[in-house]
Amino acid sequence: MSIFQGPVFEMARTQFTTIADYLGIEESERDRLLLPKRAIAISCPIHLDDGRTAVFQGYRVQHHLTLGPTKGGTRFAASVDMGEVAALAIWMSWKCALAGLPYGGAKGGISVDPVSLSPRELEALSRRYMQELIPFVGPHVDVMAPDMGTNEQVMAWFMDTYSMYQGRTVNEIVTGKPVQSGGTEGRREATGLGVMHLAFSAMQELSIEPTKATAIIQGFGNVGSIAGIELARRGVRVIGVSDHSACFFDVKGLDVEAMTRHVEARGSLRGFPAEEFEPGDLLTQPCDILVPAAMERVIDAAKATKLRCRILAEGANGPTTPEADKLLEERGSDIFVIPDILCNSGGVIVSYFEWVQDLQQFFWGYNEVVSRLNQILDRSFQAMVERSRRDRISHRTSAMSIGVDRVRLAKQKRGLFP
Ligand SMILES: NC(=O)C1=CN([C@@H]2O[C@H](COP(=O)(O)OP(=O)(O)OC[C@H]3O[C@@H](n4cnc5c(N)ncnc54)[C@H](OP(=O)(O)O)[C@@H]3O)[C@@H](O)[C@H]2O)C=CC1
Ligand SMILES: O=C(O)CCC(=O)C(=O)O
Repeated sequence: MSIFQGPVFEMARTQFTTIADYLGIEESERDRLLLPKRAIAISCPIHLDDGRTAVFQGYRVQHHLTLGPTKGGTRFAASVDMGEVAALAIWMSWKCALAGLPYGGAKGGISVDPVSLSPRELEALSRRYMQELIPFVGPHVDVMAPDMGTNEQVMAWFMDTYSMYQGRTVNEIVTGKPVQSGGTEGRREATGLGVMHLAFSAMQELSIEPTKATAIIQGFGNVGSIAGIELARRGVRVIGVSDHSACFFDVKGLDVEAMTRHVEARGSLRGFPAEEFEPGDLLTQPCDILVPAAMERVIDAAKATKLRCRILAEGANGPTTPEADKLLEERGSDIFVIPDILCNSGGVIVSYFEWVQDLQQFFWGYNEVVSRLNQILDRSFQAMVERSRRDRISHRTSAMSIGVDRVRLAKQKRGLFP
């Protein structure tokens, strides 16, 4: 029985089969491209504040090592298991290859609700996770970054734990660190900035005037809140926002800056002074730009038929199921999909810049980071749109096939398929 199981892994497998069929990849090559190279499971014991010992399950999956080190975030969430992390690592591979980064994909995480831990417990767990993984990571082996439930502080603890073990500061072991600890300008904002930039590219394609456009955002963490702020700063009216605790919808527009301050002070949107809305109906309200920025599989077949957006900007990884994808394709070109591996790639692109800066100990300014980020996003966007038009395929098939093709060619050139 495979160790990679569950609905998220099956999603990654189904998507890969679609791409492999389109690219005409032989059956004998498929497992080699799809199945992760390494999958590590660890137990992380920590002392809780009440004196008990608790053990948390952790994972790290490194998908392929063909192009360089593996790269990808670390997720702290109750849902985390080997199958979820493996799917996310596979998507990281196609994402990095689409952006032209010299990485394979990786992802890791701990099965824990981080909100249930005290700050001391969270630090202890973060440090223990990195400590257990020291034999399997390294600046030229596997480089972690933030994902759901982790942030700059957790990355600083990872870096410090690894550095103490090495007896010197090793900034380049993780990205997404605070700027004060070897992080880069712009990484905290990068994913949301990229979502905004690509939504603007899509609006240009569809001749939508941004100052007349509306947006709905599901998830108000790192990706969702910054995408919302950056869209609003450029004149887009953000009319819907939700997190786990609350959901708001107002056609006149919501004050996302005030919402961000509320979340910084209170930890979530709960208690924000606005009228609450039914969360189950948020994604299907009419809008120009819909940004799922929370979790996987929120747009299923039932939701897909009811979406009333013009642009689906996938900030989250894997928000749309393959069944929903089919239905979106059947709807023709009425929804412009910016697939996750392109839409949220701003994060890993600026992580790559951070890694390069750390290796060289030569740091760039914010404007340089954003301008280089936009160049890569524009190049990937154009490549996706052109292939999609040329071969009459969906944007997801186009973007993923560019990524899969690059990994496959690199493997072939190295002689892995004699
Ligand atoms: N951080 C990054 O750089 C990148 C992140 N991503 C992807 O973006 C997504 C979000 O990540 P990130 O912003 O970092 O994570 P965060 O942990 O910062 O934020 C997650 C947000 O999603 C909300 N959320 C969780 N469950 C639900 C739900 N059922 N309905 C509505 N909101 C919900 C959380 O609410 P609450 O706080 O109330 O639980 C929180 O607001 C993930 O899919 C991640 O893999 C992709 C690329 C890079
Ligand atoms: O910044 C990175 O290295 C990875 C970010 C990430 O986990 C993702 O793109 O899903």
